[in-house]
Amino acid sequence: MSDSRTSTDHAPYDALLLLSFGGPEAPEDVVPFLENVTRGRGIPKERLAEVGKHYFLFGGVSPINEQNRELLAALRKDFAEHGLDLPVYWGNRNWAPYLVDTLREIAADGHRRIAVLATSAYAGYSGCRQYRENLADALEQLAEEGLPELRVDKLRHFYNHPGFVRPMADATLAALAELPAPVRDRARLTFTTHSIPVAMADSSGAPDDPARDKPGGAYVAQHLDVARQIAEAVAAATGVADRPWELVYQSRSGAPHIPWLEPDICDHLEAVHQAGAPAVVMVPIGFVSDHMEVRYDLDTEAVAKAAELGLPVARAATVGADPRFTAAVRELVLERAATERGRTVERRALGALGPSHDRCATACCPNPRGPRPAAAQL
Ligand SMILES: CC1=C(CCC(=O)O)c2cc3nc(cc4[nH]c(cc5[nH]c(cc1n2)c(C)c5CCC(=O)O)c(CCC(=O)O)c4C)C(CCC(=O)O)=C3C
Ligand SMILES: [Fe+2]
Repeated sequence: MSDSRTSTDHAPYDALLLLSFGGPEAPEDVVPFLENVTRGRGIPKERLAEVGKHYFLFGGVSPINEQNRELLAALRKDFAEHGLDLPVYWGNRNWAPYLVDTLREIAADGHRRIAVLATSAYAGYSGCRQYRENLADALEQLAEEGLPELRVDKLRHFYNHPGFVRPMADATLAALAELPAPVRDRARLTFTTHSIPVAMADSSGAPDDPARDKPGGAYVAQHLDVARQIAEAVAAATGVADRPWELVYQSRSGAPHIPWLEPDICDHLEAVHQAGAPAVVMVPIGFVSDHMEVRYDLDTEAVAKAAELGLPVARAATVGADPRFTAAVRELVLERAATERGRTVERRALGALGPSHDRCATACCPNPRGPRPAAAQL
């Protein structure tokens, strides 16, 4: 068995692509960005105007691109420090640098086989297949331009990798320490992630995934698995064994008559306050960095709700460019490279669900609007 924590053999890969969502970087970017995100998705105009307002509150600048630049720099540094000579590129789904332009650059630089890290940790159409559809579209565009063919492999979901879970557990403890001492031991842990339509959640994951038969599918099962591990790590570190915790949702969009995952974080804060909770730590396990959902929906909206209730809250940091996370990305690249070379390699994963598959099945996380070409699948 080869060890992807010490190996530097990245064959057959020539490059790593960091694939992300993208965000506006100036007020005049906001509307075109939102048009890119919502093309053909039936999001009500009122919701778009509302989300536009969130961006304008922050000067029309989403924090996500700067965070990806930091992650990119941290990955390059980590790779260089560990003798991994693999170029790292960055491209987005919804804003510059656009995926198709980055792939064109990768091809021009002579690379042909690309490992892809999507900045989305969990299964689901929005976090997985949609990125693979974007890859297929971009590859088709390159083919139309007569450029050499690229092969892309998306790395497995990293939600349960120790390099993702452990920094979040530490961040939860740090947030707990920010609360006033008298309420700390009775503070609840509220894990939060992006709400998605219930139908999208129920069909998330591989067709043979046992979680797919349960309400919420792999999307909810994976979040619950991470939440449970963090709650256990916090219990072990604080000696408080019976601290209540739950998974809640935020950033709902879509038409009101379509069911999305609930409860919403603000409703939840109200409910636990009424039930006598003295304080809450909000842990945004669904998000890799402090992008707009975290800065607005949590740090602005949920914090305002808590203040209105008089409920002390603290928010745990996201993983961002934590060195344990960049090391995890290196490990996942080398793990996959070894697997592609036919080697047996350790696939580290914490929790009860085990490491995710390398290649998605055709029926994995279906597109709610019907089948479309997607790259990097069986
Ligand atoms: C699961 C999930 C993630 C986490 C996984 C991942 O990270 O990919 C995520 C991330 C993000 N979502 C983001 C922004 C938006 N998402 C929207 C809309 C939607 N998201 C959805 C799901 C998710 N989204 C869904 C089911 C919709 C409905 C429309 C559709 O079916 O696609 C809309 C439209 C307006 C609105 O409805 O809010 C915007 C502006 C940003 C950028 C933030 C920034 O600028 O810092 C990021 C990282
Ligand atoms: Fe989103």
